[in-house]
Amino acid sequence: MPAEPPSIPVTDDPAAPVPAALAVEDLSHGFGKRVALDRVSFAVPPAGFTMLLGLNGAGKTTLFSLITRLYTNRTGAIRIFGFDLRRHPTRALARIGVVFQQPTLDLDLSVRQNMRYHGGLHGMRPSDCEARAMEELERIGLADRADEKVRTLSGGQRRRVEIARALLHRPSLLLLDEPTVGLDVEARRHILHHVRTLCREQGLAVLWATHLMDEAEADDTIVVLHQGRLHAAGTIRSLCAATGTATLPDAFASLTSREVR
Ligand SMILES: Nc1ncnc2c1ncn2[C@@H]1O[C@H](COP(=O)(O)OP(=O)(O)OP(=O)(O)O)[C@@H](O)[C@H]1O
Repeated sequence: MPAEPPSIPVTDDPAAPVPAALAVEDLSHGFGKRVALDRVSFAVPPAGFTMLLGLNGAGKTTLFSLITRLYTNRTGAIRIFGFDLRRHPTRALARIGVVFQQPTLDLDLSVRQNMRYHGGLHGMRPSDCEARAMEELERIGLADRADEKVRTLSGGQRRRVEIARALLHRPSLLLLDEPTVGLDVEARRHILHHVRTLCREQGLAVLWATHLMDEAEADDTIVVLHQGRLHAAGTIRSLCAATGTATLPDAFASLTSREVR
């Protein structure tokens, strides 16, 4: 029998003047008899970097599908900056930008066309969309590729376009599902650095799902999801203190009763 993980409080602060960017409360989801999420609760602070840490099959993508309304939650609640996703879906969804695990760009359209299409879905005027697209492409170092077909870009560049596109409508919460998987070290570093800079300089709230623990930093809120259950949430320091360990991989191993790899 694996040991019960130590009880660590979730990070939603009811006294906070600004609602959490994302509050997930008692959320469950299954596929037939398979339970993918089991009564999960946690909160993402209104600004800053939150890492959703979990191995394959933890339930990260299922959670993202519920937050983005690809699936409808039948139990529990999801609130985005205080807006209940079931009661106020339009207002809630307008505040989030999403980079899904699987690439969703049209390879045969140019970068600019992909951005324009996405802006249209958000109801943006073409002139606003154009200006915002160039602003975000500039920021992420791809303005000079705006008129090239996505097919001609590297994997890392395509990911950067997806991040620029997710920010077009100025969301306050950015969700990224395993955004660096399959990329080389340099591309990973570039994307992580860019998103962390956005957090710091634009006050963006980020939920970054990954199994790569070396992407975590000291001030991050780490949410540990394992086999559909929330095992802990807090900074690396608090997770280490609660488990009597010295590193995040050791804390994760202790919390999930797994060997460190
Ligand atoms: N459409 C589906 N039908 C049936 N089972 C599913 C479906 N999607 C996910 N699952 C199951 O739900 C559980 C959680 O999967 P999920 O994809 O959410 O995990 P994950 O943390 O995103 O993993 P990965 O990092 O491998 O993508 C797994 O057991 C998975 O097999």
